[in-house]
Amino acid sequence: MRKKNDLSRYNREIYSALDAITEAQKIAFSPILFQAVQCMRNEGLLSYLDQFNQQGAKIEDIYHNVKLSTYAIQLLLDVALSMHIIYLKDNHYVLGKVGHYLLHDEMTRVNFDFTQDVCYEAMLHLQDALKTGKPSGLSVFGDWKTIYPALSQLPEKAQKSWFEFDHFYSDRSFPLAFPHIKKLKPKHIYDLGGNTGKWAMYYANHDPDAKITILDLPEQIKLAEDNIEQAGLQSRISCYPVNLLTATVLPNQADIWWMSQFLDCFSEEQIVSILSLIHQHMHDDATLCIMELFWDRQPFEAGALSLNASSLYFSCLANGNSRFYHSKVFYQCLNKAGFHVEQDIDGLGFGHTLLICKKR
Ligand SMILES: C[S@@+](CC[C@H](N)C(=O)[O-])C[C@H]1O[C@@H](n2cnc3c(N)ncnc32)[C@H](O)[C@@H]1O
Repeated sequence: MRKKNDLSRYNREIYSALDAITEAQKIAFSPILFQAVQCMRNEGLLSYLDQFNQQGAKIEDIYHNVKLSTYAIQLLLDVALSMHIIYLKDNHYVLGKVGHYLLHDEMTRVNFDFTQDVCYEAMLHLQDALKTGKPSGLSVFGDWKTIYPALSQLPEKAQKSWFEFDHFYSDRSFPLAFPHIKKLKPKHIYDLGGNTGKWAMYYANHDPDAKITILDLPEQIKLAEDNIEQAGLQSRISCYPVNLLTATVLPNQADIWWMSQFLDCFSEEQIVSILSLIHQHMHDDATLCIMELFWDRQPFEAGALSLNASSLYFSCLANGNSRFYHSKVFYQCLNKAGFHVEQDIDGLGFGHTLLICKKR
């Protein structure tokens, strides 16, 4: 685990020349290798090897049990050896640690499916997206300006992988953020960008004293309303359809304005504009609570890598101008909009930070 804010790994060369040329080949072939792993997973090759733990399996047994030709199996095994997903011990193929994570680690699975089902084809448009500041890759799904109004209409597989990706990270942090919010004794919470209503329902189920209003795009709010109705929480949770980029007026009943993984959907300029709109409407003694993923606050390198890679999804598919930010960018935006940070709490769930802010 890295020390808090230890970014020293990024301030120096970490590879020998020999390691560097291997790393460069992994990148040169990465889309091909990615699809090969997809085949190993889908065709049951990895799970077959998994049964034998450190013993591994003989090639004849693999031929017999995996429903691919001997040609395809041998080829995938050789690729898996080169990728160090598996290794050979006494002529037995053993699933290695990377193979184990590819098969069993939920974060890896969610990231993998998101890459395959949402991003893969679209990423051919990344260069255009970076040049134009538009989500050019979104054209593979339809004719939208941003992905947000399209979420409820994405093809089934893409929609499932998008929501699993989004929920995987925030769902695990809700229980850890909850006590910090409950301590503030809220009577009414606004959940900006409340999405399918997961936080609102979690909060309502754990604090009988609070009402919650979800503010989200009209296209998105229908999904939340259906979920709230199914959970029988209509008397506690209401919805307010709004485009927070164009709105000039907001309701002002809340004592907590909550945003989870929301501001990363916008450019720095847009973040300042949304925060300023909130500042203008919220009571002077209300509290702004931002739960966000910052790449510089990740305790593990896998976290920082996942966030910086996911940011390319924002460029290419989401809206062309947003990303997972460095925490200092949020501090600057909050300052510009007239807020100061009272509490800065790291390490919630899978790498979230909670910023509890007040009007200056
Ligand atoms: C990444 S999701 C946030 C999910 C949720 N808060 C969580 O923690 O899992 C972003 C949400 O912001 C909403 N959103 C995006 N642009 C918006 C806008 N201009 N106005 C209001 N909501 C917007 C999207 O519809 C989506 O529900």
